[in-house]
Amino acid sequence: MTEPVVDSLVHARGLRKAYGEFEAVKGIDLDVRRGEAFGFLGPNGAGKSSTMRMIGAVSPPSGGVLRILGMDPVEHGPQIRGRLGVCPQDDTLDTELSVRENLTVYGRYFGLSRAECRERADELLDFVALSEKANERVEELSGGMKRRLTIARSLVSKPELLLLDEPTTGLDPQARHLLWDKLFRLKQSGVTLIITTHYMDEAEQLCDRLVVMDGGLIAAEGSPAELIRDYSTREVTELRFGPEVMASDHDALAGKVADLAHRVEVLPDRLLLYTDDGEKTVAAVHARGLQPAAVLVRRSTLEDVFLRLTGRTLVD
Ligand SMILES: Nc1ncnc2c1ncn2[C@@H]1O[C@H](COP(=O)(O)OP(=O)(O)OP(=O)(O)O)[C@@H](O)[C@H]1O
Repeated sequence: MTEPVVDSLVHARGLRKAYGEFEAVKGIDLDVRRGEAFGFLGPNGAGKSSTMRMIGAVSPPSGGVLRILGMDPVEHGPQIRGRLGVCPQDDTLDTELSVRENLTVYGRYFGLSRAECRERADELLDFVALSEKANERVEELSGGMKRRLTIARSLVSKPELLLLDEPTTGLDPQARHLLWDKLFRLKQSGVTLIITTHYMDEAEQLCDRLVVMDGGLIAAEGSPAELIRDYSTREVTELRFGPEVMASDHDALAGKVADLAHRVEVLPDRLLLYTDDGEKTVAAVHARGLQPAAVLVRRSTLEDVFLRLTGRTLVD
């Protein structure tokens, strides 16, 4: 058996999770290094949350090796959970209590004195920009504020490893950016982050390294830049045609431009041409006599990586 990588906070080999007959995680290998932001990117049902629950030591693996902070989660669950921060997918705040009380009550669970709880709560409310809301009831908060409070609560015990399951799902863009800023600062302060997301922009913004998960397996692993370099081209040219062109015509159109690109993807509403020089590609498309209604040249993203690896878009 491979020895855990030095200073690997999470080490998994052949990790599996089955619910009855159904295998949600089918044997994955990973190492999360101290101080990094590590992401699980994949669509709904990929097995991200199942993996997170195993890493959170609340769901025993069905097979394989898993070490969290160097410990076996089945033997040392309480010790591991005491050193982790967990921010679950759904907010589990106490709506009866005030914003500050949600933090102080949690501090008591971790054995802090009343004075320590108050001090820690004020520090964390300041960090997540909720000091002004300290005495309000949780139900008065917006979705973004609730998420920030949930993150603050997961930090009460000063964890060295923070697990965030889809931290920004359902939030508006402004709230997402504010949260990313907080997570970025946490990482800078030395906290190791593990994040699941189905937003490729979130994975690109936050993660130093990530795995692309699909159907319970890891399809690829690397930094966002490495994944894009290895699985896509520098640029993508998107061609959209007018209403007179049926989706069924897209295959024929793709055939006319196939030799202009490393790869052509046919989506219901557009064609994607993968080349390193979008401007040249547009000129070549026009030279072929094709007249798309709209043309967009953009850089490749993790969405393109996912499409290449699975043949599907993340939001399918
Ligand atoms: N407790 C459970 N019992 C039975 N099946 C489960 C259970 N938890 C998850 N599953 C199934 O396992 C698969 C993976 O689910 P999981 O929640 O890990 O995926 P995910 O990538 O986190 O997706 P999502 O973004 O929807 O949370 C899904 O098909 C799901 O229905």
